[in-house]
Amino acid sequence: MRFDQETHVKFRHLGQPPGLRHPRLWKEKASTLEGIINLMPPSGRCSGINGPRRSTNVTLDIFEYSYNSRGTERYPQKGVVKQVASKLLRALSEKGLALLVNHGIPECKMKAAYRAFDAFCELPEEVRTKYERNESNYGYVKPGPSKYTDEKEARHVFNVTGTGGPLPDEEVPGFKSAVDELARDFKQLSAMLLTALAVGLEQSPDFLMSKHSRMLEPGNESTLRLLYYPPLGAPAPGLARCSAHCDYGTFTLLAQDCEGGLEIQTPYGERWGRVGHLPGAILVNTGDILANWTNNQLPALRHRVVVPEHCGRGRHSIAFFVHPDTNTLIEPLDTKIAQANQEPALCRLQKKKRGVMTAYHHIQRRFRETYAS
Ligand SMILES: O=C(O)CCC(=O)C(=O)O
Ligand SMILES: [Fe+2]
Repeated sequence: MRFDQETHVKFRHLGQPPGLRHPRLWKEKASTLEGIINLMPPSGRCSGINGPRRSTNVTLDIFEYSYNSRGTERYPQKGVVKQVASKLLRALSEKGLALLVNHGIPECKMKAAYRAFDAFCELPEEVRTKYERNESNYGYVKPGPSKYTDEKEARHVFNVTGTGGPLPDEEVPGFKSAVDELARDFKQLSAMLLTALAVGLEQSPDFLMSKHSRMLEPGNESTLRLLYYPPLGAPAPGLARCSAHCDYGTFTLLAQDCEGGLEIQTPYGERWGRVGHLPGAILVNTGDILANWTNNQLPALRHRVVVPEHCGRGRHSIAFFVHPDTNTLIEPLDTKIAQANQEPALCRLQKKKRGVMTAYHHIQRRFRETYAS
């Protein structure tokens, strides 16, 4: 099991030239980020996203979080928030996905978590079973049947939720500190994005933060998820890395290594597009609840991870699922988002019109649909 860094990018750069805090590789590539670029080599070791697939590359909007100048954690500078807000809304309404750089979470923390989870996945099954996912969605899920389709999903998952639970720090020293560091950083970054989203949606700056006041605490379903997809042979019928789905919450932050395989269905079409890899960057994608809040003007992004055609390596990723506090009422806002001028294709589970509900009812229904069989 291993991971390295390579650059496979087709991104559109929005905003100012990157600042000083970018990861090294990002800084090296930054000078070429003008308009649409494609740094994807014609062939290479990480052929999973270069090989001949049905899907094509998607062009993503990159925007800067301006970590250097954001002010304090709770009260980021107004100008920064406004800039992030308009870029984030544009990207999420057009693509359902945005790419964040200069966000302040160092790549070495992701790598420490990838390494810790690698070590956990190498433990004998009976040890891993001690940490199995419980009814509060906390814990380890071994590779097995997909929650979404008839496919078999080849991935290890470890969910860390606000209910708390055991972490395998005895078997894997450093596991807890890797998770704790990331949990704190992802929460902080999410707070900034929630503030920006609220401003972009013409609400008071703390409109969304006040509804997400307990992330990773009891009474809130936000989850930090470590994922490891072991190396596989060629794609086989009925075998997926992660089947197509939309996330349930407000939005998801996703860090990934360079293995590739992540694909998205753009909101206004049925076609699947590949998402490249930009070292150090974090993807932000819309979930069900934000789609609901915005009357589907920020549609939930359908995504999946496919088995690469020629790649014998493993894939690592880390997702931070941001959810509102469970007692939050999810009611569509009146705000009209300028960019959302097309009718987006809806996620299967969003198609039915439903009345007002709380975040708790929403997540319980999604869990029932997901874990029914
Ligand atoms: O591993 C990935 O990149 C995607 C994971 C994912 O979409 C999920 O767990 O909801
Ligand atoms: Fe997902």
